[in-house]
Amino acid sequence: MRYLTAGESHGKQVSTIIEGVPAKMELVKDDINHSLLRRQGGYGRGRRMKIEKDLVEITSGVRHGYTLGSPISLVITNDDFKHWVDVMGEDPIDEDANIRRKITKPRPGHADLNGALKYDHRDMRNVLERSSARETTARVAAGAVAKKILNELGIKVIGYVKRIYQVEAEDHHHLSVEEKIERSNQSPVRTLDSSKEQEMMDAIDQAKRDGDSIGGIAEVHVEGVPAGLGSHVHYDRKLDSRIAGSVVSINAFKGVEFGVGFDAAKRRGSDVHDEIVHHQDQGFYRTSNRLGGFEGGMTTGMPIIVKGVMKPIPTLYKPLNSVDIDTKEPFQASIERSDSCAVPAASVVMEHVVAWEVANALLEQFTSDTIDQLKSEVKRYRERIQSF
Ligand SMILES: Cc1cc2nc3c(=O)[nH]c(=O)nc-3n(C[C@H](O)[C@H](O)[C@H](O)COP(=O)(O)O)c2cc1C
Ligand SMILES: C=C(O[C@@H]1CC(C(=O)O)=C[C@@H](OP(=O)(O)O)[C@H]1O)C(=O)O
Repeated sequence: MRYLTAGESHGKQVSTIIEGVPAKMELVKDDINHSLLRRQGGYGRGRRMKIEKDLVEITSGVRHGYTLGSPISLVITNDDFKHWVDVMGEDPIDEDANIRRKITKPRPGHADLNGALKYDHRDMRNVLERSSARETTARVAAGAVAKKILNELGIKVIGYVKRIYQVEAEDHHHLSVEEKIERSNQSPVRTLDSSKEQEMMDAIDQAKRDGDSIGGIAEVHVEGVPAGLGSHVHYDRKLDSRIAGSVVSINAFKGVEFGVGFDAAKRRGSDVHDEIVHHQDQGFYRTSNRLGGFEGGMTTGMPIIVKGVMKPIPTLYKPLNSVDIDTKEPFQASIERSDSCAVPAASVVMEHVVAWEVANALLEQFTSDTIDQLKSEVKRYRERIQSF
């Protein structure tokens, strides 16, 4: 399976084309809209999210509620485009008309300056429109299709907030994915730890009052994955590395951990590795999951537990020092709007990019022209693993 995304933040629409989805799988708009709605919500977001109503149009690859096996195109309209028609239109305009609205003041922490240098853009709108996390709507839409495939195979995925700024949620690894889904959906900050919810919201409010921004940590839990997904035989087939890459590809994500993660540096081997046991009914399994479900780039059969760290949002009401690319003069920018914290929304994005990688690994490993073929192959594989 593969997908591309296209679209600018204030352009007409954001879209994706997904290729390689098995045929004959049920797929309706609501499967995707549910995910888009979850991404759009979350405490701490700015005014833009009040303008958008993220709803998908399926424009190819699905007929009468079933996938055809052909490329699936998904389109999400940017409702904000109507306010930006002059700025974002496709027709050529003369340089003089554009001069007043050119963006020449790069924000530290965003893609503005590096993109301008690389592509020789003297109007940094040409960079920021695409570097905006608006693009994550398309990735969530693609991930929702991946989640549908996983669901057919009894594999469940949920993303939630582990930390916002200084407020860390307790570990809730004892909860099943279903319980995690319910808790995170009920929480405005998408945390599982309701005792920390208010503190998290207070931290966001305080950052906003100070004209500042804060980041945090999102965590994703995948349950029901058979052992042996991914491969140790080649670096680019290691599933943990693919997941790590896709998490860091989310805007503002700077690091990834599996299981105890960086804490492993402070522990002895006996306190990190998960001992192997065998039961006649279950086959091989582990009594702990400190490695977060991976050994040798392959799943162990234990839940995948992966964390991603998101830096604070770069656009600040309290501006940082920067330099105008035309005048070369220092300035302190003032801004119109921005999110103060987008970790709750980003936890939904992370859930969907992880789901994509897991579904993709399954489709690589098993014949999957039709969903039934995939289901029966995975079933046979699970039986072999269990009786190994
Ligand atoms: C859901 C989400 C919402 C975001 N909202 C904003 C925002 O309102 N303002 C902003 O400057 N950055 C925002 N960002 C972060 C920027 O998109 C990101 O920092 C930028 O693309 C530069 O990429 P990098 O931080 O990965 O280096 C958001 C990120 C995510 C995931
Ligand atoms: C539009 C979304 O997020 C945007 C991501 C973003 C950025 O710079 O990344 C900047 C903001 O956009 P604007 O400048 O229009 O207010 C966010 O609202 C979205 O998540 O759908």
